[in-house]
Amino acid sequence: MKNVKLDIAKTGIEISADIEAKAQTANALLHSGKGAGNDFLGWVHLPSSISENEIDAIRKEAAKLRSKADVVVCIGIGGSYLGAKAVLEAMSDPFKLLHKEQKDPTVIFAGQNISEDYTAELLAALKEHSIAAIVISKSGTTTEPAIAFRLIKAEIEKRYGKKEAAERIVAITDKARGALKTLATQEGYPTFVIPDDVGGRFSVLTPVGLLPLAVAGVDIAALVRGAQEMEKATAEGVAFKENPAAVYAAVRNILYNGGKKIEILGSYEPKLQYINEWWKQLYGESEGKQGKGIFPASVTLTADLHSMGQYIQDGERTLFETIISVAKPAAEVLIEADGENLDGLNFLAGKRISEVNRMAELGVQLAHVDGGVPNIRIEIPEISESVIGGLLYFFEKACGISGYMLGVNPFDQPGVEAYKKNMFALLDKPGYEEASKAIKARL
Ligand SMILES: O=P(O)(O)OC[C@H]1OC(O)[C@H](O)[C@@H](O)[C@@H]1O
Repeated sequence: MKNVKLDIAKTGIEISADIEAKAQTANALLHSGKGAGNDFLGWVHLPSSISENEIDAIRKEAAKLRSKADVVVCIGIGGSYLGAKAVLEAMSDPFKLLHKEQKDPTVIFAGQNISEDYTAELLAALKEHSIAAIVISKSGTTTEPAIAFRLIKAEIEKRYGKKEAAERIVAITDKARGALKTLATQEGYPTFVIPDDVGGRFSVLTPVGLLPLAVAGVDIAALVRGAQEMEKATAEGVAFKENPAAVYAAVRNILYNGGKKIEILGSYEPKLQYINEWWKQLYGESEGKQGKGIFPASVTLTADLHSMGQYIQDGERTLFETIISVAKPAAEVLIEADGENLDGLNFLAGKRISEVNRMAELGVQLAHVDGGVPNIRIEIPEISESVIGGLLYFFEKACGISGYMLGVNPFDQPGVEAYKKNMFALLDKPGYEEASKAIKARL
C-alpha cells in the first residue's frame, strides 16, 4: 500500500503461519459480522459508503458556518472530539494564528474537560469574535460536552437571539435517542446523524469528524478518498503480507504475548501529536479490558527524547515502539554556514533540517532496538488529507483485527462507566441517592 508502508524488520519478529492465519481469521470476522460487538461494525465499510451527496451536505453546512463566524466552537469529548482534533492539527500550520490574515475560521474545542478556568478563558476570548458551534455527542448524554454546550448556547442566544442561534448551531448525535437529539429537535438545529453501528472512537469519517474539518477548510473529500483506498488495501481476501493492518495487528499480538505490554506511538513531525491521542483512545478503549491489552502511550519527537528518552532506552523492558515516519516534508529549510561557527554546527551547513531529523530518527531507532525496544515503522509519503485518511482507516482496521486476536470485544467500553457513577453520586444526581450516601462515607 503506497500510502502506508509497514516495516517490521526492526522488531526482529518472524510471523508464523499460525499467527498469520489468526490475523486473517480476525479480519474475515470483521467482514462476516459474526464476531463480538458485531452491531458496531459500520466503520468497516464506512469510507466506501460515503456518498457525494453526504459530502456535499456537510460542505454546505460548513459553508454556512464559515460565512457566519470567525470562530467555530466544536464541543465534544473522546470519539466526538479526538478525530477532528487529530486531523485538524495534522493539516494546520501551527502558527496560523500569528498570521495577520485568516482565510479560514478558527475551529476550537470545548467540552473535552470540566475546567472552570478553560471555560472562563474560552468565553472571554469568544467575546471578541463572531461565533458558531458544533455540538457532538453520540449518546447525547455525556456530561462534559453538555455543560460546555449549555454555556456556549446561552452565549450564542444572548448575542444573536434564539432564531439566529438555530442558524449558528449544528448538532451531531444519534438519530433518535438522547438529550441532545431532543434539544436539537426542539430548538430546530440542523442535525447530522452518527450511525448506530459506528462507535464514537471509529466515527472520524462520519460528520463527527468531517463537519468541523470542512469548516476549518480541510479537504474532506480527499480524506475520505484516502480512507477508501485503505479500505480496499485491508479488505478480506487481501493476502496477509499485502495487508498492512493485518501485519501490524499480528506483530503487536506477538510482542504483547512476549511481554511487551506498552506500545509507544511517536513521530518526528509534531503536527501528528493528536493522531497519537486519537490512537490512544482507539486502542485503549478497544483492547484494555478483562485484565488484558497493550497500554497505548505516545511521544512527540525529538522533544520527548529529552524527557522520556532515558526510560525508553534503559527502563523496564516492557516497551515497544511504533513510529509514524513522514517521507517528505512539505517545506524546505536549509541550515546555513556561519562564518564564525561558534556553535560548531558548520558540519551541517547546506543540509536540510529534514535530513537532520531523518538521521535522528534512524539513530534513535537503532539505539532503542539495541536497548531492547522493538521498533515498528509506519512510513507515510507526506502529510496530506488523503494520506491521513488512509492512516486513520489503517489504524481502525488493525485495531479491529488486533482486538479479535486478543480475544476481547473491541467495540464496547464498559469500564468507562465506573467513574461516571461515582461522579454522579458525588454530585447528588437524582436517582443516585443510595450511591451518594455510600460514596460520601468513603471520602
Ligand atoms: O459521543 P459521546 O456519546 O458524548 O461519547 C463521548 C465519549 O464518552 C465516553 O465515555 C466513551 O468512553 C467514549 O468512547 C466516547 O467517545
